[in-house]
Amino acid sequence: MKGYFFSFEGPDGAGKTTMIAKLETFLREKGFAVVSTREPGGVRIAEAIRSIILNPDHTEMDGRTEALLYAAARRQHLLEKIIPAVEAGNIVLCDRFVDSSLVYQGFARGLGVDEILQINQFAIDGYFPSLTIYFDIDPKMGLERIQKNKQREINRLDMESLSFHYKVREGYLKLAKRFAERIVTIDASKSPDEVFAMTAAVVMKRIEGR
Ligand SMILES: Nc1ncnc2c1ncn2[C@@H]1O[C@H](COP(=O)(O)OP(=O)(O)O)[C@@H](O)[C@H]1O
Ligand SMILES: Cc1cn([C@H]2C[C@H](O)[C@@H](COP(=O)(O)OP(=O)(O)O)O2)c(=O)[nH]c1=O
Repeated sequence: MKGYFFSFEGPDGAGKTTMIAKLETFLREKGFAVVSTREPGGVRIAEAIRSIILNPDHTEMDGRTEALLYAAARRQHLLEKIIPAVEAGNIVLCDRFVDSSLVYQGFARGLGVDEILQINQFAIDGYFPSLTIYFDIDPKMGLERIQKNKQREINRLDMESLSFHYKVREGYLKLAKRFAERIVTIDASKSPDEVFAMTAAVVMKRIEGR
């Protein structure tokens, strides 16, 4: 039987990485085969593209170049890792996917959500996740969480101004309305246990209601 493709979205520090790790353990304990992965990256070529995009020295990078690089990394990751894993019956949990480009490049950087959707249609060829969980949080709270965790590297995008991060949130809220049948919003400002309980409930409902 084919598996599932679920993506997780939200501003930096919303808790995506934390919740995916917990969900992976939870689903494995229930006997499911799980593959967790992330964007941009997940496979060799996409990781190489990721290091170009996130390099703090690349200050001259043009917005469209960035959008095309994300789309290129996404295609390689999808073909090499996501689709084979779903075909083999796994539940694929992906940290960011196409919605990140729609929001960060299309909306927050002002390149146009429909323009970014168009280049991504070419990259993914209709292969959307069947469920996307959006972790909604005030971006200031998300950034404060990251600052508390000194282990995590600070990348080029973390250096953006706070107003950029507020645009990111606004973009996600618009997208959640536009793709209401696919995107489920969860209040990520709650405690880790509460956020996880809500996340697990949404995912199990989707799996059981197949
Ligand atoms: N619900 C939560 N409440 C408080 N802190 C959290 C919560 N979820 C995650 N964190 C912490 O916030 C930081 C950022 O979380 P992370 O999962 O890396 O976010 P993201 O992957 O969305 O950037 C980590 O230090 C993590 O332990
Ligand atoms: C996938 C993707 C990510 N991004 C941005 C969002 C993040 O700031 C950064 C990814 O860095 P990452 O270290 O993965 O951040 P996080 O742990 O918060 O997910 O790239 C885009 O701008 N467009 C995209 O299509």
